[in-house]
Formats: sequence, structure tokens, C-alpha cells
Amino acid sequence: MTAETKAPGTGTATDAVLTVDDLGIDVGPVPLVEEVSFTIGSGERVGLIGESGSGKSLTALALMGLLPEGLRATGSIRLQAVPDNLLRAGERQLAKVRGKAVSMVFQEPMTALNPVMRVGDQVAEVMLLHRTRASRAEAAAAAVELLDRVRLPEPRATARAFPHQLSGGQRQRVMLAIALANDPALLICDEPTTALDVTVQAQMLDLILELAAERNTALLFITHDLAVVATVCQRVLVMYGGRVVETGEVYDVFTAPRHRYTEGLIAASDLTVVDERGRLRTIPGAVPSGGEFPDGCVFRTRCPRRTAQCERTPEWSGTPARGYACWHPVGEDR
Ligand SMILES: Nc1ncnc2c1ncn2[C@@H]1O[C@H](COP(=O)(O)OP(=O)(O)OP(=O)(O)O)[C@@H](O)[C@H]1O
Repeated sequence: MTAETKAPGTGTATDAVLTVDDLGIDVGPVPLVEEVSFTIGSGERVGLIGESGSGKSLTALALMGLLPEGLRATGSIRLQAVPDNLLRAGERQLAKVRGKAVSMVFQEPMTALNPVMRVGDQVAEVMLLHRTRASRAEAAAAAVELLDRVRLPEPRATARAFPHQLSGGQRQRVMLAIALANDPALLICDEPTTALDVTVQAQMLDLILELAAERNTALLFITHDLAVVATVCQRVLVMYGGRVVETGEVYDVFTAPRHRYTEGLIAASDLTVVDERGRLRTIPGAVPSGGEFPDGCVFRTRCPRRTAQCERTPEWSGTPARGYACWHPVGEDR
């Protein structure tokens, strides 16, 4: 099997920041991930969904060269900046890639942060490690700037804090600052908002979207939450039993899933999607009350664009737990 060479809405393989070709991961004779192939274009936002145990995290860890001991990976993983197959790279080469060409934000920042190091130093350290800042003083100043950029309050004081002195949402912002410290071409987010409460979750998603767009960072976004995929991603990969069973633009996959597993996933979610004519296609629960859908609009539980139109349709808020609803002409925000 070969990797996709061109996906809708993305560039060609030549501007792909990531090309995964026939990735397999096994433990002894047991395959855990099989025949996974995909590309991610520069600045593209791709969702990775699927039930627990379907192989999402292992795929992400393989991209970082962080597979647990005892697991074997086959196939190839290539990053734009590093033409060699990452699966064959040694630890020294991987250390140069991690945090520089590709970074990752995990679900639980407490386990990823060093508990006995001030958070400002942790941000500065990754800059010094990859020599994107020449001196310790320069890196420290850049770290405070970045903490400000991820909207941490009083960034100078926060830089001197230890992880346990921050809230869960604040720690996740620190993780994001560390992940973006060296402007990676690809940011992998593995359930980055699952442990956060709903309001903080929404702010974090906004921040990831904003900072990724600013830097043209490509995103691989792993989540159980289809509404999050609809908010964040342009394209989605659906994993089931260690394989990618479906891939396509988010709108196409959510409105017309081709694989039975995807169909079930959507039916079981409270995702709300409206087809080109404004008819509801997949809405178990979460039906907006009142108001007509204009032709060619997408109804979303959260809106990535926040145009004037979204603000004017608060009465369509069908899922208060997930924020507000809004609409856009189809295709406008893909
Ligand atoms: N270190 C390991 N050794 C053996 N099997 C493992 C190991 N890590 C994961 N697995 C198995 O590999 C499969 C895929 O796991 P993975 O963590 O990638 O799933 P996932 O889709 O990310 O699930 P979740 O959404 O719960 O995080 C599972 O069956 C899991 O039990």
C-alpha cells in the first residue's frame, strides 16, 4: 500500500509535512496497528478518531519515536524536515526531531511536565536544546513571551511557578508553549482537552487553532469528541481495530460516512451536522429549537470562525454543554 499522494484540500506529497506509509506496530506476533498510510499537508488540520484501543495513541507515539519498549514498528514515517525514515532513526537523531520538527501535547500535562522545575525554565530549556535561542537569558525572555502568548496570567510570575502551583488548564497551556517553543511544522495533540472542564476546553481549542494558524503549524488532533473534530479539523482519519477504515474531509465523512463503524460513531455522538440544503442529517439529541436553517449552512456545536452570523444565531444553541451553535455557508470554513 502506498501513502496518499494528494488529499482533498491539501497540497501534494511534496509539501506534506508528514508522510506515513504502511505503518504497522506489533507486539510479538500480535498486530496492534496495520497498514496505516496518510499524509498531512503544511498547515493542515487532521483529526484522528476511533474507539478506545483502536491504535490512535500508538500511531501518534510512533510519529514521535516514542513507542513503548517491546513494540516493533514497520513501514515508514517521513517528516518534511527529515527525509530519512524516522522508524530507522537512532536516539540521537530522534532527539533532534522531537520538539523541533514535531511536537506533542498529551492529555495529562502533570505527567509530561517536570514537577521540580519552574515552568519558565522548562519552556526555555527546549529552546536551548534545539538552539533556537542562543543564550539562557534570551531563552528565558522568549519563554515569558510565549507564556504570555498562550494567555497565562502574569507570565513573569507564572514562569517562576512550579507545575503543581498551576491549574490543569494552565498546565496544559504551559505544555502548549513547550510544544510550540521551536515552531514545529507538525503538532500532535492527543486528547489535549479531555481532562479540562468545558469552558476551559473551549478556550484551549481556540488557542491551539489560533497559534497553529499563526505559525502555519500542521495539526494531528486525536480525540474521542466528534464535535471537537468538527471544530478543529479539515480532514479526519477514522481508526478501527488498528486500521484506518475511512478518511476524508470532515464535512463529507460526518454527513455521508462510508464505513459502518464511522456511521455508528456518528450516530452515538451528539454531533450536529446539516446538509447543503439545510436538512438535518445526523442529529441524535442536540436538535436546535426554532429558526430556519438557511440554505447551504452547516450547524456546529462550536464555531471556529465566530463571524457576525454566528453571533446572531444564539437561539440555535442545541448543546449548551458544548458551547453555542452557529452556521456558515457550506465550504466557507473547511
Ligand atoms: N505497551 C503496550 N504493549 C502491548 N500492547 C499495547 C501497548 N500499548 C498499547 N497497547 C495496545 O495497543 C492497542 C492500541 O492502543 P492505543 O493506546 O493506541 O489505543 P487508542 O486508540 O489510543 O485508545 P485510547 O483512545 O483509549 O487512548 C490496544 O489494544 C492496547 O491495549
